Amino acid sequence: MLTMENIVREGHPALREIAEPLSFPLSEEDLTLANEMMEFLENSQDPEISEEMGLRAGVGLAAPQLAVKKRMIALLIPGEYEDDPPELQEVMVNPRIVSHSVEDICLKDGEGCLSVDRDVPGYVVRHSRITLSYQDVTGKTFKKRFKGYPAIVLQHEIDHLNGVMFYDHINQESPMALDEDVKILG
Ligand SMILES: CC(C)(C)[C@H](NC(=O)Nc1cc(F)cc(F)c1)C(=O)N(CC(=O)NO)CC1CCCC1
Ligand SMILES: [Zn+2]
Repeated sequence: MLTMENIVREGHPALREIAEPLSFPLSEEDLTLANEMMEFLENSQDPEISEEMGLRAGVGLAAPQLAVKKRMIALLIPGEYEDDPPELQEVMVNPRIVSHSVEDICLKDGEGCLSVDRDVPGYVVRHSRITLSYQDVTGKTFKKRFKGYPAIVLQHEIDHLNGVMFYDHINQESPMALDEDVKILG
């Protein structure tokens, strides 16, 4: 069972390295990793468990945040209402953005990170729509399009596989500066 202690924080080298692709069939160890990453996100979004374990409510997690330099990410994006099914619940292996919109997007309140224990204000500009190629834990390949909040979470997690932190995208001179054609997501 993963806890916040398993999540490495900024300064740990794993967060600044390129993660390695996984080959199939996945090892028992990699399958266990996939299950534990998804279980962490589920626990972190459960009011009782997250309270008991002191977890930050997470929507995404990348293997390098567990000091595992492998190209695996887990996503758990809640539906709009309490009893809705999740908008996205997936463990993706070897995810790759194959194409993206010209249009950019950013979250109104900027971004945070499970590996960053401080507020870093500023707009994080990302592609508003992406086409993603990835494999599931069985090795089956998918190609899907994502837009809006799921696209933002996916880009944040894929950045972790390439040693990129959200604040690398913030304009240091003027963190709140935005080109007029960037869509702001409430
Ligand atoms: C850093 C943290 C604030 C914990 C952030 N959670 C989040 O944005 N809130 C949230 C939103 C929901 F819709 C439902 C819910 F349960 C929690 C998060 O998990 N991440 C993931 C991360 O750090 N991955 O490495 C940061 C987000 C910033 C933009 C995309 C992901
Ligand atoms: Zn993060």
